[in-house]
Amino acid sequence: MDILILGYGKMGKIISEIAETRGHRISGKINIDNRDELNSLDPSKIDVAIEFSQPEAAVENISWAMTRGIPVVSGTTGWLDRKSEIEILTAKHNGSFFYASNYSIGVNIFFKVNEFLAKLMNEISGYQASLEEIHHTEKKDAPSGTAITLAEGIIRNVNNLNSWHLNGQSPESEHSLPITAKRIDPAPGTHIIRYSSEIDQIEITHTAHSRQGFALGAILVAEWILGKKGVLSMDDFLSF
Ligand SMILES: NC(=O)C1=CN([C@@H]2O[C@H](COP(=O)(O)OP(=O)(O)OC[C@H]3O[C@@H](n4cnc5c(N)ncnc54)[C@H](OP(=O)(O)O)[C@@H]3O)[C@@H](O)[C@H]2O)C=CC1
Ligand SMILES: O=C(O)C1=N[C@H](C(=O)O)C[C@H](O)C1
Repeated sequence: MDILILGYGKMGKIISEIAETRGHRISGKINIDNRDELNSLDPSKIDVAIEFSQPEAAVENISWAMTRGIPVVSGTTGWLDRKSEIEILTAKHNGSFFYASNYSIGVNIFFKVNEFLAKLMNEISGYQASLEEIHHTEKKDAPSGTAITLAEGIIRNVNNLNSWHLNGQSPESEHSLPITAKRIDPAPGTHIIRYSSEIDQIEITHTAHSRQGFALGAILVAEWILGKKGVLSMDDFLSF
């Protein structure tokens, strides 16, 4: 497979390395300072673009590939207020767009455990839910995309919660889930969900030991997406 890397930073580099060990070729490694190289590429020779860049760059990067008929696997967080633009573009070009806030298989299991626990906690009173995420200090967005997905999973299942807020900001209502975002090097990504009562505390944690899981997950999706159309997610890719 010929893979175009849009965003050759921490993730782009690991993705390129793992992709090559799996026998794929890298058509281009695009960063902000070498975007001109895109003009010299032949889109018909690119099977898939993997996009891990920055919140401000994601829409431009994804659109570049989509308008050239290249399927896109995107992992950039912090831009989803504009996701509908990409959904419209995908339909217009009969393209393929895959998005996940977290490509690690372990985190996707954690998403399911989170929803299961939230359903149980919805049946009892006395517990206050909260979420904490810890990432390296270079991370641009807060809370993490993963924390937002987790918060949405809790809000969908716990009746007395209807929104989330970042600790330190004013909540929309008293029914808002607080999220604490800590920036501590070299944390690749830790997410903790807590339900605290006066009697005890229930806590579940996912800790990424490295970025390998995110990168491998994105490549597995890129291998899977060939020939598929539409706006796709981990629910389409995973069988659990
Ligand atoms: N979904 C998931 O599983 C995961 C998602 N992420 C997300 O992926 C994104 C990237 O993370 P990470 O690799 O750690 O970040 P880095 O900052 O290490 O890398 C981002 C790269 O994108 C480049 N870039 C910036 N603007 C553009 C542009 N216009 N066109 C092309 N490239 C551009 C940057 O270039 P320069 O350095 O020159 O500015 C940089 O090299 C983040 O949003 C992060 O939250 C991260 C891990 C897992
Ligand atoms: O920026 C990161 O590093 C990560 N970003 C993603 C997020 O915002 O959820 C996924 C992972 O936690 C690492």
